[in-house]
Amino acid sequence: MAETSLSAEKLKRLLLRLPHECLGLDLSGISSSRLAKTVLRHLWQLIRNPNSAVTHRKRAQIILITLAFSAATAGSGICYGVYKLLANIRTGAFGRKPVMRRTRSQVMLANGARVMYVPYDENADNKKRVFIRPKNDDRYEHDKFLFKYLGKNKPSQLFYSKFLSQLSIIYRILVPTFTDRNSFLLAFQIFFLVMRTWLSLFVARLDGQIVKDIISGKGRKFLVDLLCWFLIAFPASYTNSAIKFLQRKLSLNFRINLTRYIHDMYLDKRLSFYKLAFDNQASSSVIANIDNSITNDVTKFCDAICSVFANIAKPVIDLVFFSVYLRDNLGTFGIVGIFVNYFITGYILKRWTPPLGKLVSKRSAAEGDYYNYHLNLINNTEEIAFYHGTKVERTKVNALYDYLMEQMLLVDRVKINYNILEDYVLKYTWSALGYVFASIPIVVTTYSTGINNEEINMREFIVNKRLMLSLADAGSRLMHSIKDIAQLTGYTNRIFTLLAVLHRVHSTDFNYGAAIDDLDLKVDEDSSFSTEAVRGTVQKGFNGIRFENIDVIIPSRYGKEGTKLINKLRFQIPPVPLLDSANSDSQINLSQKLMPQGPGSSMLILGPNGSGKTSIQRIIAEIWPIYNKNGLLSVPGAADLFCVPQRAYFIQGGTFRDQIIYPMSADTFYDAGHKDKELVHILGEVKLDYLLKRGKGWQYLDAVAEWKDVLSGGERQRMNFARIMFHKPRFVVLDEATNAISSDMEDYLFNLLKRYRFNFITISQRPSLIKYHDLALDIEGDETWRLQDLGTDEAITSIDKEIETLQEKLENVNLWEQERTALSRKLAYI
Ligand SMILES: Nc1ncnc2c1ncn2[C@@H]1O[C@H](COP(=O)(O)OP(=O)(O)OP(=O)(O)O)[C@@H](O)[C@H]1O
Repeated sequence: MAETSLSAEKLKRLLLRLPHECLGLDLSGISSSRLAKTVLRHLWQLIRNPNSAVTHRKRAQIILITLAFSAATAGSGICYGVYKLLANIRTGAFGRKPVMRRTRSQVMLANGARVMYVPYDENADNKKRVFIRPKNDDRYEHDKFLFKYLGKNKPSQLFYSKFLSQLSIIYRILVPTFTDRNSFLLAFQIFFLVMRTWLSLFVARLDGQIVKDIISGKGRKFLVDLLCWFLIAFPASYTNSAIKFLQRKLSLNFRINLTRYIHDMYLDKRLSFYKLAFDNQASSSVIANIDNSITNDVTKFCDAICSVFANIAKPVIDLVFFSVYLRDNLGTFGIVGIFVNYFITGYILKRWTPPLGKLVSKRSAAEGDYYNYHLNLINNTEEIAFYHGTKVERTKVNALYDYLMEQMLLVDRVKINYNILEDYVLKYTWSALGYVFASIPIVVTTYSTGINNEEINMREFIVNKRLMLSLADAGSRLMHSIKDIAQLTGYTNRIFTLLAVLHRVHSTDFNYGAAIDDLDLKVDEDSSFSTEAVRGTVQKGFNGIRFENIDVIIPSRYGKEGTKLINKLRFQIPPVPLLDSANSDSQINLSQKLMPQGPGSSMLILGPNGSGKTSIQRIIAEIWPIYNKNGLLSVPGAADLFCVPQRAYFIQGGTFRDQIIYPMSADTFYDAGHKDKELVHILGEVKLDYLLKRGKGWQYLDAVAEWKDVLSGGERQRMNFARIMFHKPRFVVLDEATNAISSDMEDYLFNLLKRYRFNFITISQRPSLIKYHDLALDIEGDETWRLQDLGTDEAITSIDKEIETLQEKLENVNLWEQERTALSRKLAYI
């Protein structure tokens, strides 16, 4: 018992003496309530006072830094805890669960911003709120010129770097404003990087101090310094993980900014995703595999730029700090020696760096090709199976895979030699030189004073060696980043190409890849000079569809000199424009829109394969240009026009409802007050209501499937009619929309269109459809065409002629029947 109280007494005395020996602070007679205040004030004075002992000041700094970090961490933790608590109290998350069930995932705000709720764990109630700002069109108009003119007006060849210019433009997307959160994250990262270097300096000094304590056998001092070591380890480890976290967070934020920027241009009403195929860089691997570019290249670029930043910033800060500190220890000569060594090494390594940028870009392209081919296989499995095309596909896919492997190996192979050189120079030569430089001050002091104080020399050597090694490490990281920069150049180039092409295609004056220099654009009827390749006019909001002298030309680099399919096409639907233009207002009731229009007008476009029938639809949908200057296209507003493509499209992973209302989203469907009842009625109209019986009640509307595979060819085409019935556009263009449908159903569907008084243009190969149309446009090939009014004398005569030929054929029926009986008789003998 007495022994225990004795050791407790000893420990108490040791603890009381510790502040005195460690910090020169006498705590005897200080009451426990004033203890913390006294210690803090003493620490602050030690740092402020230039006359305080160096060891005491260092310890005071370490303790204060540790305390500040711990306080900041604890403070932010407490704040977050209180915030969560208040948020839970406000939303009433305690005790009872909210009864409201969210049926939609996103809400559109009045300013065009979108708020989405994304579930983030298995518990479906935990949703993250994602806020998407409205698209800023002015920004794209402004940025377009940055991409267009890059490199065209180089200020000077000497200082021009394509990589840095590209990066500076992309940087504006990554960090749009000075007050952006990414700026703060960058500032934080730099702060932690400086902090890390500062802490490394402390650790280096402490290291030397501990070794000195051990060699001189000062046990108590050793214990105190060891305590400091453990204390400094807190902020040191916190700093390292903070740097890593910030690097990751920045990379993700950059990716979000860049991806949204790309999506906004790629998927908007200017239909860049379609027009990309006509750009003059469409065959480049970046655009040909744009899916890979948007998903993989963007991710790799963001990771690369963040890691290059950290890999360069870290060693640069280290180099500055360590060299300032080392200058005091090694002298100017030593520091200059170190830096000369760096420059020589840097030069040698730069000369031997393989062209990694190009190789990495090639590897990315090969990855894209391979991935894309697999996608193509998945999308066409049935067709390939019918053709027995497995062998050809396997050969192709293997070839692509082999090429990908070759590219991957090539990158690694060229890295081998470089890595050998890098390791030899950076790991071994530099460490050897480090020992030389670290020993310089000791040798010089011993030589000049003739005294060899081993303890002090040991401490000096340990500190210098540690710093030298850190400096060498910083330098080598800087040199390693030469390789990373080379890779980043490749990714930057790919991302820049992607953005530049997107800007070009997204622009209102996109010329469909016409090479202006090749075109004789200066020659013009009114001799006015113009460099535009696309010079037709489009009039929107017209109460019909009108073609006025339009040359249908396949878009190509030859512009208006390209292959012409139809010459000066002219027609109008309805032939006399509807006077009631007020009805085109999308505000009015949809059923009203269809009512008192007079019968819907219709036109049938006939012609051989490849004559340009679908191309007319492409011009109506404004996805193909009108090249000739006197060509005028008049079309109704987007809400009044519905183009049905040859192959019906079905949205991936959507419900049956999503397919009927396409291109409307389910959210808009409910927002606009639509009801499932309407859809059931429409399905009945197009005779698809039997599909609903596959689920209980109307549950089938919520069924999710690969609808393009589930529905048969005819069903898919009837779904197109359901879409027309749902959207009720005033004008419909149907491209071979009934070729998989039985003739009785075809008859029913065309009568349905007529009953609802739609105005429609049908593209077909089958003259039998004439009976449902008022006009017939016959594309005869060789750029010629003929428009026939099916109610005119000419049309009636042609129909009469058709009847005459049929009657002539009928007269031969008796003869053919006799021939058939004779043949059957012969067959009976055999
Ligand atoms: N993106 C394109 N690039 C190059 N040529 C094209 C492109 N799209 C269509 N063409 C060509 O334009 C011509 C007309 O095509 P279009 O699709 O208009 O024919 P169509 O009359 O509808 O034929 P079909 O009855 O077979 O559907 C075809 O020779 C086709 O090869």
